[in-house]
Amino acid sequence: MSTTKNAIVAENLVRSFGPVRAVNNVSFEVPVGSVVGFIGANGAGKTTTMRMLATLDQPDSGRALINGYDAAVYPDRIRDALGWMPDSYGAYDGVTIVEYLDFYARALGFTKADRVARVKDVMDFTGLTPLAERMTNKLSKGQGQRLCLGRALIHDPAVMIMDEPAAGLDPQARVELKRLIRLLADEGKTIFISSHILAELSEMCDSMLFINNGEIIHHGSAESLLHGAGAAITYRVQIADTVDRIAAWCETSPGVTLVEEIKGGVRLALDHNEPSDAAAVLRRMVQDGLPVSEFHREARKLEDAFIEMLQSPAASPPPVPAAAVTADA
Ligand SMILES: Nc1ncnc2c1ncn2[C@@H]1O[C@H](COP(=O)(O)OP(=O)(O)OP(=O)(O)O)[C@@H](O)[C@H]1O
Repeated sequence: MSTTKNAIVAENLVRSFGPVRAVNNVSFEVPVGSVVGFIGANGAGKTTTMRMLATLDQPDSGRALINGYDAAVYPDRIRDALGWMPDSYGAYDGVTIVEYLDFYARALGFTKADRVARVKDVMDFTGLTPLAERMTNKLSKGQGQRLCLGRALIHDPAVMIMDEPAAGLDPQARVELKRLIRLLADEGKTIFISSHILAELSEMCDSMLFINNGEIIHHGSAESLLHGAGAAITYRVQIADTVDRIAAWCETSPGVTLVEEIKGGVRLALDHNEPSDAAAVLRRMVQDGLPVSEFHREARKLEDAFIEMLQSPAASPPPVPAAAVTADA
């Protein structure tokens, strides 16, 4: 058994489906009480990894541990400790919200007053109490996600694994979901949450894991991604003249690279990024008679940094050794 300072540990997880290596030697740790985001494009391997952590699938090799217990060896212990929120949930004809939650509470072994209390607690927490008698197949996407969250919370698990909970939600429902996740984190729960939208997770996570083609390509804070090696710093220059003029100036100016033309100006990169270097470039522009109306350093966007990282050589797809290919699941 591994140390329990980490609520979730992935150790060299591998999972293939036919020729597709969905998860390729993935290792990471999620400390107890932290909120960790799991970011990757469609098909990157998020759901496959999460399903192995949640005891719903078995790795070809490697181990998934929850609170120190190997998911393949102690699935029952893990299910007691874990709340799993899948990316979609099954609704049933003729079943109300309260009946649905009550069914899951029974399945989890809650009886009588305990069961009523647990169902009431999760309905209150998720704001579903006013909708208690609403049919589960007549819910909006946001209401359905709250029901799915409520279902995952019935046994008050210490660890939550949430697969793209915000997918398809409108902005208001996203804000509400973020608020609920923050409340769960404040209670001390460990939360591992996936998304393919970086901005969605960057505000609420302590750190983020980036997966691409089944491999972890970065683990750190949003800031560490922004300030990673090779981070490109760009300047936005607006000009009270035709864009051609400044574009031509960039082409002939040493230490200045034209990144792209934009409406009314250019984005450019400098070989050196000390404030004095930027000031020298601006001075030269003015001396050369360019009517510069705006010159400022651009904040690097998270999405840009992520895309740059995906395009780096380290993020290229792994080869699949023929011997490691397993049958389709
Ligand atoms: N049961 C399966 N059978 C065959 N291939 C699968 C199976 N499950 C996943 N895959 C493949 O494994 C890869 C990873 O899929 P996975 O669902 O883990 O990605 P994801 O990051 O969760 O994507 P999304 O954001 O679209 O949900 C994909 O290429 C997918 O087609």
